[in-house]
Amino acid sequence: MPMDTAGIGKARNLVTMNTTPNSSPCPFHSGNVPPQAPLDAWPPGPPSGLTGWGLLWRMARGMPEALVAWQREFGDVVHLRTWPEHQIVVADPTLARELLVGNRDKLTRWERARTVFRRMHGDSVLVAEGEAWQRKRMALHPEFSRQAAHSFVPALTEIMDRAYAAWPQTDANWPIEQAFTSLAMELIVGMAFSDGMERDEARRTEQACRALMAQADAEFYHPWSWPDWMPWQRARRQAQAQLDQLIERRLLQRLAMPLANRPDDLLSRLLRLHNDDQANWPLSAVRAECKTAFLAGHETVASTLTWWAWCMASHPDAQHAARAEVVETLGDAPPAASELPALRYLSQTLQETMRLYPAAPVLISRRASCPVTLGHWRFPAGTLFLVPVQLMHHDARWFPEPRAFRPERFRLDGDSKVAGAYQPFGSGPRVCLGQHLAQTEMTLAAAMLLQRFYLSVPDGMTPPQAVLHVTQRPAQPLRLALRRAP
Ligand code: HEM
Repeated sequence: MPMDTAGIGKARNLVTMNTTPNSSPCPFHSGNVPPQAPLDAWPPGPPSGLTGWGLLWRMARGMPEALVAWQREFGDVVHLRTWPEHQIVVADPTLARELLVGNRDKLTRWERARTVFRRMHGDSVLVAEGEAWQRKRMALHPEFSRQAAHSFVPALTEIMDRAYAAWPQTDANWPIEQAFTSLAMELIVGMAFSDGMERDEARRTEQACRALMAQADAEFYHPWSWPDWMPWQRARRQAQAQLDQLIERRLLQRLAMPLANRPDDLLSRLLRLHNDDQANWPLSAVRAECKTAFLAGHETVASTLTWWAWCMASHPDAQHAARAEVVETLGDAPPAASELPALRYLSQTLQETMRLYPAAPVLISRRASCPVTLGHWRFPAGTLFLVPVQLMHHDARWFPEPRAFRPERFRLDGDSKVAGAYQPFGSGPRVCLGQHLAQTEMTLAAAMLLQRFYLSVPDGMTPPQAVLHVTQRPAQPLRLALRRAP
C-alpha cells in the first residue's frame, strides 16, 4: 500500500508564514548567507544533535517514512542538518517547480548520486553536468522524442504478442511481477538492439539490474563506496560484468555490420552519433548510454507495470472500463501508434498508478551552485535539495482521498490540477529523457494485456507493501490470478 500520508494536513503553511519561529540557527554557515536572506535562518527541521548523522541513519533505514514524519511535524519545507550538509526537503508543489524549473541554471545533480550512478552507468547523460550534459541531452533528444518512441510500436507489439502467447490460459497465482520484469527486459533489448535474448541471459540480466539498483540505493547514504576489488563487492562486480558483457557483445556485432544493414534501433542511432562526432561520442559514450537505457528504463517500467496490474486486479470496475475502451478502440488487433491517444482512460489508469506508486519516489536531488530563492527562503550556495515526489503525490491537499485509486482525477476536468504536485518523471531540464518511450511501452503492454486477460486478486491475499531500492517494488514478489479472455 502507499505510504500513509493521512493527517499530514496538520502541519501546514509554514512556507507562507512571514516569520520563521522554528528556524534553526546554523553553526556551519553563519556569515555565508546572501545579504537579503534572514541571517542564520533556516526552515524548521528535526534536531540534529552534534553531527546530524542520526538523521542520515534514519533516512537509510526508511527514507519515505522519515520524510512523512518530518513533513507532518515541520511542514512542507524541512531543514535537515547533517554535517557538513544543509539539506532542504521541498514538498510544496509550487516551490518544487520553482526549484526545478525556475532555478534550473543554479542547480547540479547531487554529486553523491552522480558518483554512485557513474560507477554503474559510466559518463552517460544521467550523470553528466554543464556543457557536456547539454550536448548529450540535445543529441539524444530526437532519439527519445514521442515520434521516435512511436516508431518502435510495431516491434514492441510483436514482442508483447509473443510474450503474452506464452502466458497460461488460467492461473490462480500467476507470478505477474516476474512476468512483467521479463517482458520489460525483452522490450528494452528489442528497442536497444532489435534482438531477443535467451531466457537464462534475460533472467541473469534482470537480476543484475536489480542488484545494481539495490546496491546504489544502499550507497547513497554512505559517504564513500567500497572499491570493486574488495571481497564483499563480488555480487556487485558480477552484476556489473553481466550488464557490460551483454552490451559489449551486441556492440561488437553491430560494428562488424555494414552501415546499410544496421537495424534502426537505439544502438544504431547512438552509433550514428559516434560516426558523426567521434570526439564527443567515443564508443565509451555509446556504451554508457546503453547502460543507462537498461538501468533507467528496465526497472522503472517493470515496477510501474507490476503496480498497474495490482491496481487493475484490486479495482475490477476500473479494469472493466479500461478493457471496454481498449476493445472499442482496437478490437483484438494490435495497437497502432496513431490509436494510442484514443486510449484515454487506460492512460489515466497508468497515470494514477504512477501517482500512488511513483517508480522514483525520492530520487530527485539537487545541489545549489549559487544562492537560491524559494518563496521567502534564501538558501546559500552548496545547499542540497530533495524533492520527495511521493509525498506530494500522496498529499490530500493536491489529491483528495489520496489513497484511493481514482484514474478519473486525470481527466481534463479532473481534480489533479496543482502544477508541480504530480511529477513521476520529474520536471525541468532534467525531466526523464525516456518518458515517451516508457509511456508508449506501458500503454501498449497494458492495452494488449487487457485484450487477452482478466486479472484478479488471489483469495486471501493482503495488499502488497512497497519497498524502496531507488525504484519501489512489492515487498513480496507479486502474484495475481489470471484468466484468458474468451
Ligand atoms: C515508468 C518509467 C520511468 C520513470 C517513472 C522514470 C522516472 C525518471 C525521473 C523521475 C527522472 C528524473 C530524475 C531527476 O530529475 O533527477 C528520470 C531521468 C531519466 N530517465 Fe527516466 N523514468 C522512466 C523510464 C525511463 C526510460 C524507459 C528511459 C530510457 C530508456 C529513461 C531514461 C532516463 C534518463 C536518461 C534520465 C536522465 C535525464 C537527464 O539527467 O538529463 N527513463 N527518469
